[in-house]
Parts: sequence; structure tokens; C-alpha cells
Amino acid sequence: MADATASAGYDRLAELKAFDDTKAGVKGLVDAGVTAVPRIFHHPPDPHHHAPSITHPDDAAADSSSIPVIDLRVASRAELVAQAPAEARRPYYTRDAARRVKYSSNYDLFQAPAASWRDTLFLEMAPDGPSPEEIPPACRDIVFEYTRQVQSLCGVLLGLLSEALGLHRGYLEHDAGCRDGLSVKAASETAGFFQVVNHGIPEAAMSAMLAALRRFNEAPAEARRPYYTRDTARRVKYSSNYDLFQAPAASWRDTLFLEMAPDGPSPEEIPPTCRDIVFEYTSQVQSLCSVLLGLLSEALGLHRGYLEHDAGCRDGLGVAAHYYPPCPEPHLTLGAAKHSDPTFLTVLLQDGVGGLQALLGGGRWVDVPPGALVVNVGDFLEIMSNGRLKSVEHRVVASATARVSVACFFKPYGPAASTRVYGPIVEGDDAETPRYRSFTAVEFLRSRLDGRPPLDRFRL
Ligand SMILES: O=C(O)CCC(=O)C(=O)O
Ligand SMILES: [Fe+2]
Repeated sequence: MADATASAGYDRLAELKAFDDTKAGVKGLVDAGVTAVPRIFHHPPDPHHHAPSITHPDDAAADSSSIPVIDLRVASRAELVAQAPAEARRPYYTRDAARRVKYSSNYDLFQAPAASWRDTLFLEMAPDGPSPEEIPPACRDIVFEYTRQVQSLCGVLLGLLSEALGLHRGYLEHDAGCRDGLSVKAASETAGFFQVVNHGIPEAAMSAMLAALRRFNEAPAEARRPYYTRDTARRVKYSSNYDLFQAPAASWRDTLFLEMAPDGPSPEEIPPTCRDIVFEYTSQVQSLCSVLLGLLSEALGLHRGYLEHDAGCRDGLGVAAHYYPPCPEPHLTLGAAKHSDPTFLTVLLQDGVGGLQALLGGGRWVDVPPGALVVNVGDFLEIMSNGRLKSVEHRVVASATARVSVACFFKPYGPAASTRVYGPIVEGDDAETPRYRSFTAVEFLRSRLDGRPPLDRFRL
């Protein structure tokens, strides 16, 4: 891009301004019939290579470069065990320490000064796990299935989850991991970028959200123009490239950005084409976020409500609804340049077109296929987990077909963001060494402006 800016007779800033002043976005260029990608959108060639798509599920299991898919119904079914009638639980009630499956209230009931408000099903899973018949039927299969599902999340995460489940640290990684040939290395490099299915968000809400945003973007430019703004104080902002005047190259993308929480816009501020569905979809995603933060908290050895309540990871929600118009020369530009998200967690809905790629270990771009919600850990959670969860870099390639996606960014917000200090959660006697220094969110977001990967700046 440096050469483009410097060459004679080319005023890049003037071209950016002219484009921005149309308030019609990249879609406006396409509607005007452009057949060549304007120079402001040219991206330099990428040094990483693109690993081909994985289409066959068997290949995906065997290929270390696939993005893990987590079935959340499995995780939540484990909670059903506690809801069975007392008669079903009673046969398992025991204080016999030799049993590998023990259900009781307060293992130290006769020793502790006060009993606690808690019942526990304890499973000694290793080195010699129980036979399936020893496990209550309500959770018999789930114990094994659950371990199989979560093992694909990542080796590092699994080690931590094992501990959270009362198993030894390597159980899921080694014992269960052997079963489907998942390599620990592959898992640890994807820690933080995965897809979820059976997450509870109705198919109808997801498709209605995508359809509404397509309608907004494909309406005549006059209908979109009133929303076009770079005023950061507005809670509903439509623009092409939020960093149009800062980034070295513009991307082939328009975005409707909605600040939804803690103080969302009034319905009238939202374009009529997507007014109702935006509220419905975001409340669904907030519920999903609670489930994910609960699982991740436990995986990190924290109490279940830690990330959501103590750390406030669910409080701030920004929704970026992207529209990637059909591109006449996709090889010259990108839908979104390589980046990691400045969030705690991002939940991404994409339509069936594809184009999202994650940068995995060894510098390979790997396709993130459509069909499941994408969840990625952002920079804040990488740092708070002291690097155990990864904020994976990703990008979107341009395509000849129009694409819609909706990124829900759970992020620090407002007053809390300016005063709250974020850093690695490393407490207790056997605390590990912090690998990042602490910072406020404002400091973090400011650091992104210099173009350097923000995580590098905070690494110790
Ligand atoms: O559109 C996509 O698939 C990804 C968008 C994205 O990475 C972002 O908004 O941060
Ligand atoms: Fe992103």
C-alpha cells in the first residue's frame, strides 16, 4: 500500500473522502457498476498460505487444521442429573470411599463445622474409571460423550476442564484424545476459536437476523444514507470500514454497528428493516454468552459465575452486522483484513457463503465453514486466562457472491472500562507467572491505533 500512496498523481486521501462522502458504502460502488476494485481497496499479498477446506467430517477429525465443533446440548444435559427424583438418586448415595461413583451431600458432613448447601455426584474417573453400569443412567453416556465433545475444544482447555470436572489433568487430553486421533498440538493452537451447535438459539431467529440485514443493505442507497456516520457517540452507526482513514487498505465491506448493552438504542434509532429481530437475536446471544462464560470460567478453574458476574464479561455488547458486496476482483482485496478481536468473547453468525478464515499454527489460513455459530475468544480473555485461551487472528476473503455476517462483541464498556484493571487471573499459592501486564480497557483500545498486534504490547 505504501507504493500506492506515494505514486505520482494519486491522492489516496481524496479518494477515501470521495468514497466516504457518497454514504452509500461499497454496495454503492457495486450498484454503480464498478468492474475493477478501486485502488483504495487493494491489499498487499498475504505471506501465509491457505490450507484447503475440509469438507468430509472424517477428514476433519483426522486433520489437525480443523476448527473444533462443540455440542452445547451435551454440556447442558449434564445438569439434568441433579433434577431426577430422590428415589433415582438414593441408590448412589454412599460414604464408602472405595466406590468409584459416590453421590452424597457434603463428603465431610460429619467432620466439617457446618454443612454446606450442596449435593455432589463424585466420579473417580482415573486411573481406573467406573464401568458404565456404575454410573447413574441419567448421565451414563453423557460422561463419556461430554469428554469426547469437549476434547475437541483444545488440549490446554481440556487439561483445565478435567480439573474442573474432578478428573486428573490429562484425562481428556490423553485418554479420550486417543480415541479420535486429535493431536494435542492441533487442539492447543485452536484454543479459543471454535464452532458451537445445539446452542439453543432458534434457527428462525438466526435466519431472520441475516435476512433483515440483507434487506437493509440491499435497499436503495437513500434508505441507508441517513444511518451513515462516523460519530462514535451514536449507538447505531452505518459505515464502510470504521477505520477507513487509518487502515493501510480499505476492505470490501459495509457495516451496521449497534451498541446494544448496557444501554441499547431505542427502537426508532434502528433501521425499520431489522428493528424487531435485532432485539430478539441479541437477547438470545446474551443467554448463549452466559453459558459459554460459565463453561470457560470452570475450565479456567474459576467459579462458574466468575467471568460473567465478577469480571463483567457479558455486560457490554456491540453488534457489527457486516455486508460484503459481490466483488469483481476478489484477489485484489479482502472482506476483512487479518485481526484479532478486542473483546472478551465474540459470537459470530454467518450465512452460507463462507470466506471467514482463521490463522492457525504454522501460519496456515483455515476456512471456517458456514453452518454453525462461531465463537472466538478475544484479546481480553486471552490475557485474563494468562494465554491459556487464544485470541486467534482471522480475516474474511472477498468473493463474487454477496455475504452477510453478524458479529456480537462482548466487550468492556463505558465507565467500567476506564477504571477497571484487566490482567491475568493468577492467584493462590501455586499461581503461575503472569505472562501479560495489567491495563485498563481504555489503554488497550488506544494501543490498537498504532497498528501493532495489541497482544504483543502487553506480553511480559
Ligand atoms: O464476517 C466475518 O465472518 C468476521 C467478521 C469479524 O471478524 C469481525 O467483525 O471482527
Ligand atoms: Fe473479528
